[in-house]
Amino acid sequence: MTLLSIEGLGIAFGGIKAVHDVSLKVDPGEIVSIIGPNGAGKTTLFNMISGIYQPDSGCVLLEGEDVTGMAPFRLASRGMSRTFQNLQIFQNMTVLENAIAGFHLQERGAVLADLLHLPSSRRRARAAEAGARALLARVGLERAADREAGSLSYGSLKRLEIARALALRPKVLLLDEPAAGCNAVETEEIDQLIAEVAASGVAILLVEHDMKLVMRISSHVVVLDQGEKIAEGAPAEVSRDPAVIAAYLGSEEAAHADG
Ligand SMILES: Nc1ncnc2c1ncn2[C@@H]1O[C@H](COP(=O)(O)OP(=O)(O)OP(=O)(O)O)[C@@H](O)[C@H]1O
Repeated sequence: MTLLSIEGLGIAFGGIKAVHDVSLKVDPGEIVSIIGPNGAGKTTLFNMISGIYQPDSGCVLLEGEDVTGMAPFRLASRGMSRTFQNLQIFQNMTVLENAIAGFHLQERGAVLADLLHLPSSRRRARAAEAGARALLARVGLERAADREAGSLSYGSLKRLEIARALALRPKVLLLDEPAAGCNAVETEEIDQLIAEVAASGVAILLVEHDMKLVMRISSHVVVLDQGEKIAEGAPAEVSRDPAVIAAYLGSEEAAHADG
């Protein structure tokens, strides 16, 4: 059974189809990338998959179960976790505290125990700290644990966000532009981290503008243009596809015409 299966997803805003009839699949260990020119519908598709938007048509199946439009925290408890294009890091907290926050996202119902300072709450806090330290080691931030998150480089912040998403022990991880704003060295570190997470058996779906990163790490690439899937396949195959080249050139011409 496919881990994550998207079938015929579509949504319109004010009568304009932002995404139309898009299907794709991701299996454990795979890295599937969604690419396309600006406004192609990548973020909208991501928001439908991760329960932020309710699609007008189609469905999202997680391990064969229909989870279409399910709230993000419910999806998280079923194994779907995501990061955001704009970092969702608490800048004034330490790196460790940020990672610990990831563990608390899965503990709905534990609030009363925490308020009452019950032993179960102290045990949970110790377990969350140990888990958070292990995750920081996994993303190469163990030595930055006590630093304020706001003092980290952009690439480290991106890795911290991935660490926090991993605290939910996802079966599928959605990454929204994981290398946006990173320099070449930071991008390579992110690239390596994503490959390692996939190799551990997590299914990865990502939206990314950095074409070099996409071509290096993807097992499969899905290309959107004006809300529709215009091509998919192995990276080398897709980059040669005339429809893909035309879509990117078309968007460049439009940008020049605007400018
Ligand atoms: N909440 C919304 N309300 C109205 N229109 C929207 C909304 N979200 C997206 N759109 C429109 O849907 C289309 C797809 O936008 P989307 O942001 O998904 O594209 P994208 O491929 O992620 O673009 P980019 O690469 O620039 O981030 C665009 O025409 C956009 O203006």
